[in-house]
Amino acid sequence: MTDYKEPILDVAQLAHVEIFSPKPEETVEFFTRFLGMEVTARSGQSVYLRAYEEAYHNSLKVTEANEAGLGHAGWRAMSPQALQRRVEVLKGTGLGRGWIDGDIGHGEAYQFTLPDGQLMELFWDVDYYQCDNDYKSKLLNRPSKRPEQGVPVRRLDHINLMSANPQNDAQFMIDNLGFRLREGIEAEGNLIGSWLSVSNLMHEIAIMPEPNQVPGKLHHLCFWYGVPQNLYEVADLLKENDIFIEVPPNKHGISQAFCMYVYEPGGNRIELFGDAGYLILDPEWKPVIWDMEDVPGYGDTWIGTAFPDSWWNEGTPLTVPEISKK
Ligand SMILES: O=C/C=C/C=C(\O)C(=O)O
Ligand SMILES: [Fe+2]
Repeated sequence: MTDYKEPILDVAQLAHVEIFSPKPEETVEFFTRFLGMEVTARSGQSVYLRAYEEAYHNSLKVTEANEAGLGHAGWRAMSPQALQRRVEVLKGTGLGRGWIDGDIGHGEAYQFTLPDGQLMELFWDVDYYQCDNDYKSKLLNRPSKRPEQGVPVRRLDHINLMSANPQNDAQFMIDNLGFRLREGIEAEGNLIGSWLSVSNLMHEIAIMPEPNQVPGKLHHLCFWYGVPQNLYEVADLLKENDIFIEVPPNKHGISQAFCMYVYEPGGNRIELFGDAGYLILDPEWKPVIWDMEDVPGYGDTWIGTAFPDSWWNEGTPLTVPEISKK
């Protein structure tokens, strides 16, 4: 079968995400005090953080800004050669922004935007986290000890974007970066929701419709526990500390992940995964497509409370229609 269209395996993982916050210190405190993340650097208006099982210097960058939203998403290529191959393709899309020297935690990166405007970058060179011996974990397969505060998340899992043209953005990720569609939501023949991955995870990125066709928004950023019980513990801690819980611990239909959604003090929606649902092992995985009318009560929440309108309608930066809904 020489005409079999082989997958593009040049993108390895979602390595970091930058979020904007109008209350950066409160946002940082949310991630350190409640989610047990560690500040690994501060520079200018930005703070860099990692979760305790992450190998790289940081996975989250919090940057002060007038309003909440996505700064950028950083993807690590599979190899230096893979990086070069993808950059040549990205240059041809007309959405390439060019090379930057890098940032704290990683080397040179090629920046580009999705058709909807969200800023992304692709890189190879990373700095691995280093800590002194008394902070090294006795569990040799993780870089640092389990933190003693909050309910510590173990790693970054995925981002979910809101787009004025979700089908267009999904196609961009598929055609140029080799993402595979794992599940989707269709309405009137349009792919309005997509869950896409380059790994065995069911998604590293999801793209959903922005109800007012406002481009460039973030829906949520997700961190992973791998232990469903941890969601009940962190929900208890967050409730105690007046953090708004939009969706309490709940099992998704799409992804089958055990999840919950909260808003960090800067206004961005944060999802927490008790488990990441099912893995994709079939190299010929056929996308599971839901019709939008079948989603409420099945695709969004399989077991748990109904998703509020805010979940379907609001992302960051907030735009006028959402503020009127508050
Ligand atoms: O119908 C919506 C399902 C959403 C699933 C996720 O955002 C996820 O798996 O993180
Ligand atoms: Fe999600």
